[in-house]
Amino acid sequence: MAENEALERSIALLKESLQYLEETYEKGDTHIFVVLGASGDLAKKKIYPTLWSLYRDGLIPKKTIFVGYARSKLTVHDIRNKSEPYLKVRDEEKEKVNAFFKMNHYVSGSYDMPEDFLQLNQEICKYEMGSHCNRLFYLALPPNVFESSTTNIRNHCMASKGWTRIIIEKPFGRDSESSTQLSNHLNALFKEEELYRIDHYLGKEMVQNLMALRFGNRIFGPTWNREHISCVMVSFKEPFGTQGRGGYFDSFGIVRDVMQNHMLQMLSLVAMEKPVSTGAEDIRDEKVKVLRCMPEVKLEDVVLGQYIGNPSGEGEAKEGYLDDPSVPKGSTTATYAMVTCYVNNERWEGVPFFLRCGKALNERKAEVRIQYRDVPGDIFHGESKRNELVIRVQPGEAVYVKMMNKTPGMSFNIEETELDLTYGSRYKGLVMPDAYERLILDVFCGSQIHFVRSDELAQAWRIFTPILHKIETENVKPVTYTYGTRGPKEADELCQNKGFKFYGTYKWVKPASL
Ligand SMILES: NC(=O)C1=CN([C@@H]2O[C@H](COP(=O)(O)OP(=O)(O)OC[C@H]3O[C@@H](n4cnc5c(N)ncnc54)[C@H](OP(=O)(O)O)[C@@H]3O)[C@@H](O)[C@H]2O)C=CC1
Ligand SMILES: O=C1O[C@H](COP(=O)(O)O)[C@@H](O)[C@H](O)[C@H]1O
Repeated sequence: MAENEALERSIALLKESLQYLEETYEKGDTHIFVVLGASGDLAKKKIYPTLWSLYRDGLIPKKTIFVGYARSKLTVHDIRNKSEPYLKVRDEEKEKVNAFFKMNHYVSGSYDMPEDFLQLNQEICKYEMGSHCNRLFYLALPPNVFESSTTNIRNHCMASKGWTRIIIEKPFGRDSESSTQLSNHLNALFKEEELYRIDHYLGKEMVQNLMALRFGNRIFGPTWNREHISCVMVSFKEPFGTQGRGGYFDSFGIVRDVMQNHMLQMLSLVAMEKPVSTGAEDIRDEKVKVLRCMPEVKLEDVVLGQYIGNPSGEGEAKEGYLDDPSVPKGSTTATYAMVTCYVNNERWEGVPFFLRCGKALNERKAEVRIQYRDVPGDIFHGESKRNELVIRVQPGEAVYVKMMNKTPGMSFNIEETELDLTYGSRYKGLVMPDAYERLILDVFCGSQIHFVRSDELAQAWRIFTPILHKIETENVKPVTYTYGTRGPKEADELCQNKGFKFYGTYKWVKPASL
């Protein structure tokens, strides 16, 4: 199937399922999408490109107007120049990009001045036509202005003829206390159904697929428990360092940056019980129950690492974390972490869930690996290796089961092989929508399935806050690992001591078509 054809097919499918959109087209509602922090990095790299893609594919209501807001004195032309390198535009779409930017406006103002938000409101009102006008505010802002900007939205910019939805990006605080303070603040201003806390991992195809795999199949359910599963490993690996973002990164560290949010979200989707329905509240109720069964992480269950330069590496690889000029001298912030978590309920008690994440590693990879127990009463002279079900989130989406098979031919030996659902082969030419596209579309549609509820957030911080504070107050030093490697050997030792088995014998034969 040609690439374009595949893309069109997936768009058509999306449109079919979006009854909401058809309704809004009919009613002719106006939607105003406000990007606060329009001059920033997130806006140019993610938000504007996402809005463009949704606009291009006809996935947002026709009468949607985009209003950028930031302190800098900019024009729509400037916003276009900044974001254009990140827009995916085919040659024949040049005119459409012009049309997209014609739907854009820009207001300059500060985040704490009520009069500036009054001006923003006036600007928004200019474009609101028809009896229903809805407003979406995307906070692509640093956390120090979350409170003032949301207060000003509440006081001066709420929709008077429709709904208002607020989309917030992490960090949602830096520990339980600051997160509770932010939640209390937001809850005093908005209803929970008006708040969309983004965790962009929840917008990834394979993360969304976890529920389909688990609850849409008969084969996995009966073994999805402590009787059969030895351990679960959730991995996030990046092959690059802080790339000049050291200032931001250093004040958060890898645990706050990806583990407490993205990785814990994946864990809860793997561990949760079957929800009553696919409704947002039913799913989020089950995720919260998992988190409530998790004890706080203990220091003995943690390995922290920080990368050092590789003298024989190239370019950035030569530089260690501490060589980044934006990183404070002598910083002990971890760029790698492996944590063992437990879910103390009937299904999972005693099963270690390893969360491991790191920057400047040997590859880019995010995956969930379910490792099964040894085959009891093995008649193959100890040759049987453990089964693994791997959900490869990125890159190269795939679901594969590592399994034993008779060596084909005269031999009666067994060998490791796989049942392999590689998306690149099975769904040829399919272009996967970006996580942000799905999530912003969800906000238009009012679907909160893939957004973080405040009680979920509070539980996530409860699990990690004590260890984060301990690391900081006791100045726990990370071990070092070299840029471009698999990370600290101590991490392998920790998971092997807790029962993870690595054989080093499995070889995947990549299909020629990939
Ligand atoms: N459809 C597809 O796309 C498929 C792709 N493959 C690819 O084949 C390759 C091998 O498959 P994979 O399932 O990873 O199997 P492996 O047996 O190679 O690795 C299994 C796990 O062990 C870890 N590991 C590697 N080295 C060690 C070590 N020295 N000590 C402890 N743990 C270790 C790996 O982590 P770490 O990440 O740190 O290396 C991984 O989590 C992968 O690149 C995989 O993506 C396989 C099947 C299907
Ligand atoms: O939230 C974050 O995620 C990115 C990784 O996202 P991905 O979609 O590219 O996997 C990470 O680089 C960043 O440090 C973190 O803040």
